[in-house]
Amino acid sequence: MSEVAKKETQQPTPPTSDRKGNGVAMSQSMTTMHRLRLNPNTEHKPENYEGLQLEFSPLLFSSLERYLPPPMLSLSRDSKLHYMRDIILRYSPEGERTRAQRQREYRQKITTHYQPLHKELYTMNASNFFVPSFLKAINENKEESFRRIMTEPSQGIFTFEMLQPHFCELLLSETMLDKLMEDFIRPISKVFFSDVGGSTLDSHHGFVVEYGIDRDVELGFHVDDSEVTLNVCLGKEFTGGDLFFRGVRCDKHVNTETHKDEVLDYSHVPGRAVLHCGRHRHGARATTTGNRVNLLLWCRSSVFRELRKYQKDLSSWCGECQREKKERQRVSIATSKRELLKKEGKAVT
Ligand SMILES: O=C(O)CCC(=O)C(=O)O
Ligand SMILES: [Fe+2]
Repeated sequence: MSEVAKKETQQPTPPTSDRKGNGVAMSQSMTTMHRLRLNPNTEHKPENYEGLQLEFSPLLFSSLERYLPPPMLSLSRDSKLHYMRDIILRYSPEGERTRAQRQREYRQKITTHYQPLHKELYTMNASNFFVPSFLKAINENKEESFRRIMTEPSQGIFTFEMLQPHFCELLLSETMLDKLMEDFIRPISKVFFSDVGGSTLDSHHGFVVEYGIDRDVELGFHVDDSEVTLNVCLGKEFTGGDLFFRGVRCDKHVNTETHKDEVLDYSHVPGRAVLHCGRHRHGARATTTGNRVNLLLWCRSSVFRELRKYQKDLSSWCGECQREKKERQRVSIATSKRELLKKEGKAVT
């Protein structure tokens, strides 16, 4: 297998708080009391910052709130927001700040001027779009309900019936994805991908890929720039185009060999979804006849990306890190056993 590429488009706004040393000094007018705590107050329940027009993720504010100095915690949400925004801007590189601002303006322009082709897509009357089994599971919102509709052909790759054929047709001409991620993918990812940020997904990059004789034919081996990827086949008729998966890897191990139990080749079916961790190495084989069209939603978590920067130990979700850990444990148990036997004066086997 050739080297794994990282498919990257625009990066999400990187989280910007700086929590080094004894806390971070704040604006000039603030005294030493106004410093961030070294460790978060885990007892404190942060405010919900969703639904506000913010240039940074609401989850970033909620997570930063736990680092506020104790006297600030009882202030109003607006005061805390103002204070934290100030910190984030102070530590955010100039380029990022401008980009966040530009993105906000661009979004605003689209919301004001865009004329939808199919208005019903935006109201998302779920029963018109999703198959009943999927909707039932979402409404019950329980692990057993999600498990009931899922097939797991290889560890960490979940496939399930998702879209009505009519919805696939509408999506082929127009897409709306915010709601899809927030209301439908996040609850599922919280259950199956919480170790890779699945419970804090807060931004996405959505696009449609099309393969066929006059388009791309195949897609090389890669990992996605996402925490969780939703890949739904929208149509049309085709042969070939199997997806192939070869195990989850962190950056350090992205080019290591594949183990037998990590091999999965999967034939996509219109209306069916595949949900996998972005770091699950994969690619798509050649579509040999017809047209294969897929909706891709790369879901990201700014909180997970922030936390990863401070992570020093192994990644619990990487297949190779897990193997290294197991091997170290095996060696250490064997060594202790040998030493014990030596102490007792027994022969070492
Ligand atoms: O062709 C496919 O279904 C997979 C596409 C994909 O993996 C990607 O665009 O990241
Ligand atoms: Fe991909």
